[in-house]
Amino acid sequence: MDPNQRLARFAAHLHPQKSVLGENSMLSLQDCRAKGGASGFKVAILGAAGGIGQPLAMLMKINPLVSVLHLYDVVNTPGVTADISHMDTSAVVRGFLGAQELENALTGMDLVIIPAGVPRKPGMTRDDLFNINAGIVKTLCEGIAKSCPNAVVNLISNPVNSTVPIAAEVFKKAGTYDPKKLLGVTMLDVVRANTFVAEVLGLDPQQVSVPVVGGHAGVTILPLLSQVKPSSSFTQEEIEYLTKRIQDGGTEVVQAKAGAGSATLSMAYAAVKFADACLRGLRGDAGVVECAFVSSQVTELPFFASKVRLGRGGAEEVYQLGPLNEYERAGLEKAKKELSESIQKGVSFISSK
Ligand SMILES: NC(=O)c1ccc[n+]([C@@H]2O[C@H](COP(=O)([O-])OP(=O)(O)OC[C@H]3O[C@@H](n4cnc5c(N)ncnc54)[C@H](O)[C@@H]3O)[C@@H](O)[C@H]2O)c1
Ligand SMILES: O=C(O)C[C@H](O)C(=O)O
Repeated sequence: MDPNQRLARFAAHLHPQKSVLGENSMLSLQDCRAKGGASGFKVAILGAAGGIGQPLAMLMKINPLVSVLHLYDVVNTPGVTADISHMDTSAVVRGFLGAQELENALTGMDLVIIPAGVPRKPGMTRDDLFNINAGIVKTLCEGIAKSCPNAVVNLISNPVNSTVPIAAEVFKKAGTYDPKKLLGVTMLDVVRANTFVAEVLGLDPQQVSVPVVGGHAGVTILPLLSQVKPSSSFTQEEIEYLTKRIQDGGTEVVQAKAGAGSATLSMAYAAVKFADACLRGLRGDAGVVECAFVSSQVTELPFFASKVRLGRGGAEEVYQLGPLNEYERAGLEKAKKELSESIQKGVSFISSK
């Protein structure tokens, strides 16, 4: 292939929206020789310049399953993109700034991860974020419905118990809703549960697996300590300590950060762990199972977090909770009551529009 053809081919790959040989093409020599993007998945992060977004972008750039990484935010994406794009891993990184670039950021994506929105300050509940974040999630999901309706969506923005129902309603209105492809990210609860349980048991957290079901706020976060792997028994005092610490994990970080936001680094780690599981599922790997807040028939509620099997179609199977002890059954009742209200609040936000 002659150098001009090679230039044109790489330019079309790297900047599909731009005229390849047009004036002031953004094509650079670096771009021309980029080898990334040959195979793998296309992933967009919405809110990529934020506290979660930046470390999440960095970790996704390292993920060998990612060939193209789109970083979208309403501020600062040029800097974050320039910075991350210097990492010598194969994913090609492109930045998109502001609402006018949302469509380009989303077109062709296989997976969209959304950490856009405001975080808590001390004294706030996650529900206190609803008024700002509901509108942000609505706008971004309208963009997804338009530009990549088949993408799997990992929704991180709080309050997850309401933002996932909001996203579902947006997709229903647009006629693009596939319940298997909308997943609220509750992985940080599992990551915390594994850590805190491992501390109590004196084990390596990597060897511990704790299912956490329900939702992602206070009492709706329900760790199933009777199902911990490796099989373990706990005193009642340990159960109460662990349940409370897992439920209050987010608040522990919010208080420690003292006004500077909520969990970002552990969240980026958890988000990447979950996104990687989604991508392995999309690739067709067998037996990929993680907890997520999804459309569900496990309880009478329309959404619930439990273990799901991730496959080519997203959350292909939603698992039942398994046997619960009396303490967990009581926790489940409390969780359902709060969850029901949060879900309804999300649904009403869209239906009232
Ligand atoms: N699901 C979870 O387990 C979990 C864990 C931690 C934080 N969170 C939530 O994640 C969200 C983000 O937290 P953070 O610490 O990264 O906040 P942050 O303020 O540091 O970053 C948020 C980013 O979103 C961007 N943003 C705002 N409006 C946008 C829009 N319309 N389109 C695109 N981007 C937009 C901001 O510019 C900012 O860069 C919060 O709602 C927080 O509560 C969820
Ligand atoms: O606690 C928060 O507000 C952020 C997040 O939901 C968390 O669990 O850390």
